Amino acid sequence: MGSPSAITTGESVERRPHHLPPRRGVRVVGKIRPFLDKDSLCTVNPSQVSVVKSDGGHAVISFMDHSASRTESYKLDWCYEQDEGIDQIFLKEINPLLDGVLHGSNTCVLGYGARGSGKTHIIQGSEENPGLAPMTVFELLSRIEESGGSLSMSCYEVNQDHIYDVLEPKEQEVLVLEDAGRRIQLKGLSQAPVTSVSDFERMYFHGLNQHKGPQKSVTDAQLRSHRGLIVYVAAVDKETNTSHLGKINFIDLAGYEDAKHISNPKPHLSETAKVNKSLFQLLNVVYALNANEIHVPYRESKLTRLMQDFISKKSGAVLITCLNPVLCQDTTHVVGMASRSCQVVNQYRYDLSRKHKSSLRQVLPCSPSHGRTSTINSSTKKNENIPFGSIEKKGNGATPMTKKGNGFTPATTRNQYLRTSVKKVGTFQSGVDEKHANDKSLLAKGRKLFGATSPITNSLQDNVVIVSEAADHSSREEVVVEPSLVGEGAHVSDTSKELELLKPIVDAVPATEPNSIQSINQAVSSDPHDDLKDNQNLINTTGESSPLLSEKIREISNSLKLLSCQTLSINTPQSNALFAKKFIMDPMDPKTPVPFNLNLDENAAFENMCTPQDRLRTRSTGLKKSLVQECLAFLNSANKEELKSLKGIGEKRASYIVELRESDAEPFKEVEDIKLLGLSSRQIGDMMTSILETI
Ligand SMILES: Nc1ncnc2c1ncn2[C@@H]1O[C@H](COP(=O)(O)OP(=O)(O)OP(=O)(O)O)[C@@H](O)[C@H]1O
Repeated sequence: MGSPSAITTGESVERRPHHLPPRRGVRVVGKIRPFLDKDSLCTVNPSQVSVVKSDGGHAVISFMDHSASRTESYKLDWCYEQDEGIDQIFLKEINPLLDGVLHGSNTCVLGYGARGSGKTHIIQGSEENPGLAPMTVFELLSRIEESGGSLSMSCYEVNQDHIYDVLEPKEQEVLVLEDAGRRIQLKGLSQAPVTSVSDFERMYFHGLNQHKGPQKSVTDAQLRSHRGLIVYVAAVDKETNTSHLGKINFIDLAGYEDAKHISNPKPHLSETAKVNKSLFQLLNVVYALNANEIHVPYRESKLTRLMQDFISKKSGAVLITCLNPVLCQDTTHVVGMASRSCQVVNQYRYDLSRKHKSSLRQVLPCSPSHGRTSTINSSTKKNENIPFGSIEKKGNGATPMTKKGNGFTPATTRNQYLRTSVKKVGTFQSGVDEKHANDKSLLAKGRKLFGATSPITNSLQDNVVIVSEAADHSSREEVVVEPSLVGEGAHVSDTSKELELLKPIVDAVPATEPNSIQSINQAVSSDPHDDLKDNQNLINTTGESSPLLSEKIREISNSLKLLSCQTLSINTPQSNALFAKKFIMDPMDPKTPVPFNLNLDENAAFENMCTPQDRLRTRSTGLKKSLVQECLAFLNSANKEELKSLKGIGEKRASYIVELRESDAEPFKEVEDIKLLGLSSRQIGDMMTSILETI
């Protein structure tokens, strides 16, 4: 072996054979653990998980809860079933990454799941049944034996946002630093050469098992941390006579466990909360990468900072979501988060050409609400007609989310497409026409309540414009799902979120408010199908839904555009101030903070600097941000009694918050942290409204 002329070091750059499609940031696959004896202790029927795989390369996992006559389905990039072994995962998911690693790429394999779902079994395994990490090392050893090169490894543990070396345990934690080239350096993490399989097994199994053995004791079970193995590969490319340094990181993440149902003793509550928070942060990074977002929140925790070196938009990393074969809340949470992060929706398109009128190729966005979407019934090819996403109620008294009986005409197919483009799981979704009607009705309500130029009204207007544009496209023969309409369309999802949040706020406005608030309240809270009825009337008068509807919407949006051209001000009367106090922006959608309390001079400068819409948007962002900050400050400082006075906070949650503060003086730094309390977005909105009412 001649000495190589150049050395290239690990970059998270994809190097795949040309015949394979480019990989996305992080591939999200599922693995269902085989049924174990301990699962039979579970009261629910074990045969309730089912997987439907499509030729298009994705899988829908459905959990059937017979007792509640309910099915929940989640879509992932792929799923390995109970009878599929680790070797199959290795061949299909890991082996294709190794070429890249040997050519200087960095990548990562993450084992994610609820507690006891088989993460360690898959990532680490045992000497008798090696997991993915040992299999990879064996494969790399044999490859570099042929081509030349060397291997070394590091093991680390991430505990409570501190990283520790496992091979050479020491007091000081490992520091995550960035060098001049903005590459991550792990200061204090030892590296040991790996020259043989036995070398590796000795260090890996015995090193790791000091912390976590196959047979975990009760005490060990309480120690919850993320454990990682980094394999460094220095390989020589004989063709170019260059040497490459690539890395692959295997992380056995700590298991997710719902803090509310925790069986652990109290001292472990905050540990659980921290583990859950770090998992949430990691999943946010995966989501941002797969959604191709500009900002990837690597800096949220030590774990995500460390990961910055290994996962990027083209790293081809794999997140293996380990699933228990029985339905439980933790499993559905985990698979929901994974489904949300995989963003498969952006990969597909709907072909609505005449040739394929009845063929809806793909349904569904991974909804931000844990990846659930509503069921869509259509006659499609085998495996593509997936009753997907869904909380699908069956049996007596159950109300399906989709409306049946109208057939699945091309028009509804088109609408179905539109619905999936703009919808958001929750109150405001039930078909595009209903959506139009809802939007229109909310728009009218918003205008009455807040004035035509309020931020909310503007947002609603934007939404209507989008729907209108989409309706226009639908009249063409082929409609392609544009990222701007789905998933990446922050515009759309923001508005949908606002719509969702608007309803409780409109409901919450007291009847003593001026104008038509009472009638608005009636309109919002009376018959949930009223909006739909309005819309159906609209459709029935012509017999044709889309053209008239889109015209109407365009008309409304044009009038609103005209209105919004006027100079806007949100420093208006008391009643609007009351609204401002009540209005809470989507708590899950943090925006760049802008000082809202501008003095007069600043205000004048600000007025000159951009369009009225920009100013309004910026101001409302500042307002929302400062209201959110008020709420967080309240949660970080209020006493137990004050906390209990909030909507959704009882004795248990209040004690939990107080307890969180013992380990971290300010546990709620951003709205996402409130999720640690186990509240839904809606409940968080309600709770924040009640905080604003008290301050
Ligand atoms: N594919 C599998 N085949 C056979 N047994 C399995 C499989 N996956 C997991 N198990 C068994 O299930 C139990 C729990 O697995 P494991 O320790 O890997 O879970 P975990 O998700 O790492 O748990 P924790 O979150 O507590 O770290 C172990 O006894 C393991 O042997």
